[in-house]
Amino acid sequence: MIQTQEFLTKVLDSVPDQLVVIDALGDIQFANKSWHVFGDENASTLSGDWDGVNYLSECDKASDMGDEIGTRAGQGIRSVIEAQNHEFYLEYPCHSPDVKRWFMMRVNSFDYDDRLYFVISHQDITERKLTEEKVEDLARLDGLTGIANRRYFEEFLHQEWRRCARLKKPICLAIIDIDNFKMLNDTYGHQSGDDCLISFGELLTQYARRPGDLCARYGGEEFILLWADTSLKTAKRLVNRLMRDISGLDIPNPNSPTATHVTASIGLTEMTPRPGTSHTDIVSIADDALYRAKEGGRNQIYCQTNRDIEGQAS
Ligand SMILES: Nc1nc2c(ncn2[C@@H]2O[C@H](COP(=O)(O)OP(=O)(O)OP(=O)(O)O)[C@@H](O)[C@H]2O)c(=O)[nH]1
Repeated sequence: MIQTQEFLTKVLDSVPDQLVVIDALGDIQFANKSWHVFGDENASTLSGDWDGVNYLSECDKASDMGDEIGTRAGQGIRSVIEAQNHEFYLEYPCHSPDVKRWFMMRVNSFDYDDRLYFVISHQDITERKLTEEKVEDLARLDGLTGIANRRYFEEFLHQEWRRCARLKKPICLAIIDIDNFKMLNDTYGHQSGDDCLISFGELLTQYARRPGDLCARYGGEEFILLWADTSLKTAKRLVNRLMRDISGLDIPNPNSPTATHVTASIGLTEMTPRPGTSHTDIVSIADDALYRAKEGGRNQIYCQTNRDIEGQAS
């Protein structure tokens, strides 16, 4: 069996993972070739001549600059050095402005000559992460329109509801339902119906530009616009503009009893999350408002808040 140092170094240099060995103080004792190549490509402070470099100090420096990965890496390595954990691993993003990349860091220990050493390896897991991202996108997007689906909307609403509860800010929700859509399908066929839904998806995307906004397909010909931390006054302005834009799409629906082009009815509401209220309430109120818009003759906005409902009840 070949076991010369030169042979073993060549073995370690041929491994694509970046490997570095530190002692219990964090001082680097060894780094393989991939380590240097990666460091050089990324202008890392840990690249080049590693002699005299302390890995833990580098993590602490990154942590002091607000790098959360540096904090977690430092804590994880120390937990193995202090024998609180047998091993540690961390998946972390390392994106450049042009390329998305992720790595998995692993820390394991071994003893040699009565001293403990720690192998820190970094493996490129970009391909797996990109596949996971694609799967996540597929699970949260509507297949026809490419906007968020109902499942994702519910997750998003829950998250924004909690955020607005903390901030004591209002959330506005609009449910948009295409009028006499069945007539469009019956007149021009299912493909034209699909094209109309795609146009609605594209239009609604323009109304959800901030991180707390979302447009989603809620069901067949029903869509949602959610605006977190937004007043009813702003939301009213937005839905009024949306009604004009829908009319501007000018999609023919000649047999519709409402108009000769495609129109929509909108139920709009605003709620500020308070104890005793839930994120499902805002959907129920908007849904009720939509029902009233349909009952009122379609092609209109009906706005209703929980204050109106409380007012009616008293
Ligand atoms: N082309 C197409 N049609 C769909 C899709 N999803 C649902 N639909 C159709 O949408 C129609 C909805 O009909 P209704 O619920 O009666 O609503 P409507 O005709 O818009 O009437 P109102 O909403 O009351 O104005 C049904 O005919 C569904 O088959 C879809 O993905 N593509």
